[in-house]
Amino acid sequence: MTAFEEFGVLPELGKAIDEMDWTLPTDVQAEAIPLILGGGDVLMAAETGSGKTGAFCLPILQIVWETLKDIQEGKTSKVLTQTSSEWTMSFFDRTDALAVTPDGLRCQSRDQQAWHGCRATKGVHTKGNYYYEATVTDEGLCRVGWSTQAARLDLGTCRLGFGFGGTGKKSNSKQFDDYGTAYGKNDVIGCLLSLSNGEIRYTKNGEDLGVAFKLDQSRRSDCYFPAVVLKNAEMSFNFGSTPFKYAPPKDYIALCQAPKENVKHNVVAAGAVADSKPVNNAPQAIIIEPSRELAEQTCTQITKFKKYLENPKVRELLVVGGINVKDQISQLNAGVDIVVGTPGRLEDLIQGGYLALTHCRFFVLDEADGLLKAGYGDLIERLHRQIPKITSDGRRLQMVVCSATLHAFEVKKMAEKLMHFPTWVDLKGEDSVPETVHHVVVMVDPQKDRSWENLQKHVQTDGVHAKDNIRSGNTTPETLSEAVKILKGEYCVRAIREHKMDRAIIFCRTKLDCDNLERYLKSFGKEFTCVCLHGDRKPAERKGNLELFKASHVKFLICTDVAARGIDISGLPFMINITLPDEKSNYVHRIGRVGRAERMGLAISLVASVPEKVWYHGEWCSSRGRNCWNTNLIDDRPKGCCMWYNEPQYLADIEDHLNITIQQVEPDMKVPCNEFDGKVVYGQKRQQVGSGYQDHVTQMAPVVRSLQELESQTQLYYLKMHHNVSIA
Ligand SMILES: Nc1ncnc2c1ncn2[C@@H]1O[C@H](COP(=O)(O)OP(=O)(O)OP(=O)(O)O)[C@@H](O)[C@H]1O
Repeated sequence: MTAFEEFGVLPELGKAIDEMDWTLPTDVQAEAIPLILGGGDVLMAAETGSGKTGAFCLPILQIVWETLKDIQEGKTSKVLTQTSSEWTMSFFDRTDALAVTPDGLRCQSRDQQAWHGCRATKGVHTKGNYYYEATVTDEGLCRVGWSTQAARLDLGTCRLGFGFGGTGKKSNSKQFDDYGTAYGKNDVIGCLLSLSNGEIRYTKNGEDLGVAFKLDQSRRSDCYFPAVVLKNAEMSFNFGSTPFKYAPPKDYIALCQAPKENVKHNVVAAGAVADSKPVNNAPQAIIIEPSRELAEQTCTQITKFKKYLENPKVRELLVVGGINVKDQISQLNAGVDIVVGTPGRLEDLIQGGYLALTHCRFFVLDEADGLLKAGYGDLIERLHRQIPKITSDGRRLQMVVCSATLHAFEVKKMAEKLMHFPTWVDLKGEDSVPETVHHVVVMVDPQKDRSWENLQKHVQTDGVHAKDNIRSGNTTPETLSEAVKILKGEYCVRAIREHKMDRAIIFCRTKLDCDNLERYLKSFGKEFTCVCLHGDRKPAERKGNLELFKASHVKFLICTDVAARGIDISGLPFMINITLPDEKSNYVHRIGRVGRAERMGLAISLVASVPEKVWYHGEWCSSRGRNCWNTNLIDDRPKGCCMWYNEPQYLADIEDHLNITIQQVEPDMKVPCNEFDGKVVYGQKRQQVGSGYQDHVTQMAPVVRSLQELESQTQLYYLKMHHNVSIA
C-alpha cells in the first residue's frame, strides 16, 4: 500500500502517483486530501511548490470517479431529501450565505453586512401547542421564531414572519418593538407557538417573557415553521430529539412530537437538489484558474493521475480562450466530468447555455486571491449562486480555495460569504517563502555605478524618456531613470554569467520590457537563447514558447506576471526580477517558480535605488498601451500613461508583508553561500539534510514496523479481554 493510499486514496490513483515518483504526500496534501475526501470545504494556504494542485485534484478525481461508478451500478440509495422523519433546518429553504450543518441542527452566517435566513424542514398547523429551543452559539445578531412558507426568509420583515431578536425586540411586518430582554452567546431561547390560543411567546433561559404576538383569526390556519435570521452569527436548534435545556411549559410539547396530521413538509425541499441523472454538458467539478497556462497544467495533472482509473473513464476538459469554441462545445456535448478553465471562457460557455452547473459538486478556485484581485469576485459569486448546494446523492457542494498568498482580506470575505464551515489548511499562518528559495536583492544605483554612460551596446529602453533631455553627466530624475533601465539590462546579463545560468525565468513589468529584453538577449546569439510569454502573444505562441522552455530547448523565459502564478517547471534553478511586481503578493509567486518540490532555487531581484519613470496604461488609455506614447503622468491634466515607480518602497512593502529582511548582494552578483552551506546546487535537492522523501521512508520504516506490531498486539489483547478469544 502506498503512503497516499493510507490517506484513503484509491489504489488506481496510488499507482499513477507512484509512477510519478511521489513517495510521500507533502504536508499540505496530507492535511487536505482527507478533508476533501470527507466532504469538507477547504481553504488551502501553503507555500509555492508545496503540491497544492495534487492536494485538490486527487480527492476530486476520486469522488468524481466513485460517483460515476455508483451511477453505472445503479446505486442511488444515498439520495437525501430531508423530508424524512427528522425535524431539522432546511438545506434548501435558506438564503445563499447561510450555512447549515450536515445534521441540520446548526445555522451560521458570516456575512457582516446582511441578514441571512432559514426555515425548518417541517411546520405545524391547525391545532396544538409547540416548543423548540434555539441556542446562540457565537457572537453576532440573531432573530428567531416562526414563519409561514410564504414569509420572507428575513424573519420579521413581513406580516407572515414573527421574530424575537437579540437586541430585545420582537418584530413582524418590519415593526420592531421592545420585548423581553436582550440575549447573546450561550443564551437559550424557547420558541412557543400556541395554535389553540393563537399566540407566540418566548422564554429566555427558561424564564417566560410573555405573549409576543397574537395571531389574527385569519392566520391561525396557516402552517408555521421554525425560522431564524442571522447576521454574522450562529445558532443551534433542538426540536426535541435530544433533551431540552429547559423543559417546555405545561400544555406545550416538543415540535418533533407533533401529531402527523398537524405536520406539513417544507415545499422548498426537493427543487434545489441537483438532478441525479447524468447530463453530458454538466460536469461534476469546475476548477477556475487565473491563466491559460495554469489551467492547462492542472488539466494535464488530472490526465496523469487518472491513468489507471478505468470503467468508467473520467473525462476532463480544458476551457480556455484561444481554443476553438465550437470544438469545446462539441466536447461538452459528448460528455465531460471535470472542467478546468479560465474565468472568461467559462462564463461565456455557461451564459451561452453550453455548460450547465446543475451537477457540479466541486467548485475550486485555484490562486483565489489572484482571481479576486483581477476583478472576478462578482463572476465567482454569480457562478456560485447558480450551483445547487446539495448534490443528487445528498452531498453538499464542496468549495476548495487555494493559494500561496491566501492571507488577503478579500479571500476571507469571500470565504465567509460562500463557503460552508471551511477548514483552513494553513501550515505557516502567514504568506511565506519556502526554505528552498534563496532570494536576494541587488540595488541598481546609477549614481554609484556610472558604467551606463559609455556603453557601446545596451538594452533598448521603453521610450518613456524619448522626449526628455538625457545626457551623461546630467543627474536629473529623468536621466537617472533612463540609466536604471540601461543598467538593469547589464545586471541581468551579469547575473546570468556570474551564476552560469543555463535555465532561468526572467520577470519584467511590462510586455514592452519583455520584448526589449528578448531582443537584447537574442543579440548575444547562442549564448542567451530565449522566448517570451505575455498577454500580447497569441495563445499558440504562448503555448509553444512555454513548451520550448520546459523542454530546455531555450535557456530563458522572459515574461510578465501572467506567468507569476502556479507555473511548474521541474527543477528550475534560477529566477530574475528585472523590476519588483506592483502587487506585493506576486513577489511570493514569482520567486516561487524556483525552489519547488524540495529543489533549491536562487531568485535575484534588481531594485532601482532612484525612482524610475514607467508606463502605466489604465482603463483611461483607449489603446491599453498599443502604440501609446503619452508620457504625461497619471496625475497630470490631461491624464497620461506614466508614473514614477518607487522600488525601494515596493521592497519595503514586500519585506513588511513577509516579515523578513531580504538579503542584499553587491552588483558583482556574487551570492554568499555560507547560509546555504556552500553545498547547494540550484535546481537540485539539498544534500544530506535527511528530509528527502526517499530518505524519509527508509528512516521511518523500522518505527512504522514496530508500531504495526504494537497495534496488532493491542487488538489481540482487546479480543481476549472482551470476547474470550485465545491468543495463539
Ligand atoms: N507528494 C509529492 N511528492 C513529490 N513531488 C511532488 C509531490 N506533490 C507535488 N509534487 C511536485 O511538486 C511540484 C509543485 O507542485 P504544485 O505545482 O502542485 O505546487 P503548488 O503548491 O500548486 O505551487 P504554486 O503555489 O506555485 O502554484 C510539482 O512539480 C509536483 O509534481
